[in-house]
Amino acid sequence: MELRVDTVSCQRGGLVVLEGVSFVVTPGEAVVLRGPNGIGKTTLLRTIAGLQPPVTGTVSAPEDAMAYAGHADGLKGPLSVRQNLEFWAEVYGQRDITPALELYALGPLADRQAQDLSAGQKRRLGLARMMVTGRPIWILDEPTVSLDVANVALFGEMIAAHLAGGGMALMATHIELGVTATTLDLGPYKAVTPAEDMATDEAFL
Ligand SMILES: Nc1ncnc2c1ncn2[C@@H]1O[C@H](COP(=O)(O)OP(=O)(O)OP(=O)(O)O)[C@@H](O)[C@H]1O
Repeated sequence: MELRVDTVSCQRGGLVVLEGVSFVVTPGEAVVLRGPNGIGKTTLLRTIAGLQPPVTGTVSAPEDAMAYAGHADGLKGPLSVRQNLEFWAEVYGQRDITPALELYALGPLADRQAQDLSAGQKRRLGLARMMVTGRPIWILDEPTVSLDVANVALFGEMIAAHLAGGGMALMATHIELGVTATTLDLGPYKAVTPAEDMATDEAFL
């Protein structure tokens, strides 16, 4: 079981942003993507998660091993916290949402509609969703946005627990999580033709 990214080039808006990215994530390992705004972290994560095809190269992982959490929270506003987690648990064939409720301190909020949560609480629910997928490879794009210091620490603990259980994490984040991680600087993979000056409307559509 591993995630293998082999000479992947990826595009946004029809233009290649990163070229020849290769790395492997093994059980118990976290890899953090680093690079300045706009270099292509989100684009690469979406490509690895299978939301868009690579231009060249391959992404290999066991079937149904990955769970992705992007910028959009993916929550159902009218459903309660509990119902959101139950929904995702059912989608991923899991049953018990109790550990996720407990680990993210969502118990007191369990019956509140997701749309009535604060931004940070929504983010916590979005991360709890990763737990109930039961999937070993977590792909996380800026997972700590809107989290306060205490919840960033909580998130770090949750990632550490996931890794200790043999899970893997691939994340784009600008902040220090307090988790032992391999850092991958995307600077050397920046495509020769920068995308900044050539925006189109088709990105992510
Ligand atoms: N509509 C578009 N058409 C073409 N290129 C675009 C479009 N929208 C964004 N881009 C460019 O695609 C590149 C990759 O963007 P991406 O969001 O993957 O970068 P990022 O490293 O995740 O950025 P950030 O750290 O700001 O979240 C950027 O240079 C961006 O300007």
